[in-house]
Amino acid sequence: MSLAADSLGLPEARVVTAADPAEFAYTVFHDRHPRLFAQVRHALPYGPAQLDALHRLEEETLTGTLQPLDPGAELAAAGDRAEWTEWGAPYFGRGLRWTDVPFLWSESYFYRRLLSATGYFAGPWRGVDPFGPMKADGLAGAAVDRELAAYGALDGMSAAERDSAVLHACVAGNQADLGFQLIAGAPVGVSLIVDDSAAIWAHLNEREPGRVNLVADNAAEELLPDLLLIEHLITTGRATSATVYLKPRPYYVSDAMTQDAVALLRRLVAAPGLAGDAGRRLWGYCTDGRVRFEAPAFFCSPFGFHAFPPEIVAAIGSATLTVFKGDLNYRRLVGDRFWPVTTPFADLTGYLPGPVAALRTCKSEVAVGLTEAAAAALDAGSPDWRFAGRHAVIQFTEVRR
Ligand SMILES: O=P(O)(O)OC[C@H]1O[C@](O)(CO)[C@@H](O)[C@@H]1O
Repeated sequence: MSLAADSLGLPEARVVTAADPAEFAYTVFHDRHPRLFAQVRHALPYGPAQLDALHRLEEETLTGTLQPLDPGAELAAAGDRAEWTEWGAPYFGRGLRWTDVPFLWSESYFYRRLLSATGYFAGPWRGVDPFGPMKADGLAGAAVDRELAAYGALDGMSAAERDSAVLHACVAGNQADLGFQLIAGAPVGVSLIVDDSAAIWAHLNEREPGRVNLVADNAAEELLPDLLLIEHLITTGRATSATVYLKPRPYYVSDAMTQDAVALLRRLVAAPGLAGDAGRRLWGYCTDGRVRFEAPAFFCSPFGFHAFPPEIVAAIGSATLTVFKGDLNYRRLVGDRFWPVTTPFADLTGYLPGPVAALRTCKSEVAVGLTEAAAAALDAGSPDWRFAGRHAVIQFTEVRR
């Protein structure tokens, strides 16, 4: 699937792959995924069939060549045989390693294959989320407790301070994602290298309130502030309604599905204090239809958002704002390429027909919308700033090309 770079007159930029041991994406397959396999094997009492399939998948991704989905009942039940046959046509049967193909494609296909290996689509393990135990730990864990308690501090704040707090909490929530727990020494604190939050609030305050879309990322620690942001926008009259886009299947370890949103809402309504009050309002917004959850299949496809189906493009066009959360959504939004860092965010998102904001902790090589000087200072002071999760951006544009 080609990106819109050519048609927009943008510079050609190299597509990210996981082929080069000197680049971050390589470590995802060679360092992070082996830990993920170990975590999945220990989290659930899979039998020999699943354990063997997981082992074979791990070997294939490390030393083998890219194989198509296994035909059979499991694939039939998954219902995506035609799609993956088409999506894999440029790569399957050509002796390519996993690391030879675009990273966005291979990482997405990796999660699809992992689901098959665990029997997610058919048989007794059908519907069992291989990442469920990790998500449950996150939801029951201290980070969510801290977020719920911290929400109480909004009480003493001015309206502008509250706006700022709820938006910035969404960035901190992205830093806390479970994927990051797979690397030793998880990052602490986040440094904003672009902060367009004032422009976001000015936009929301000036526009007639309408629907806001939120393209969610991780469950638990991240989805909590995301849903509290939605609640805040509706309660303060900046939005009349919201659509929250979730994943239809387990994906990228901790990405939120409807069941994760429900589990979080149940925890939120039971919380004491202000957070519980907000949770109960939010529950009401769900039941009266102001907040809707959607989980389109596209969100587990291996493509950037240039390939959005028409109904999602239309939903972005009719919204006052669409918020994209997290690193993967950022890669899919701007294109998973080594863009020059000075490439304007607005140029790369101009293919979408509505105002767009990205709230993203930097966890991969892609970085845009910076000045040369800022990037040089980051390169000098923190050489791993692009992917270590200590830096973040809040980027916004209402400019359409
Ligand atoms: O949860 P987030 O913020 O989308 O982060 C996901 C990121 O984690 C990785 O899967 C592995 O680091 C990246 O490739 C990906 O972009």
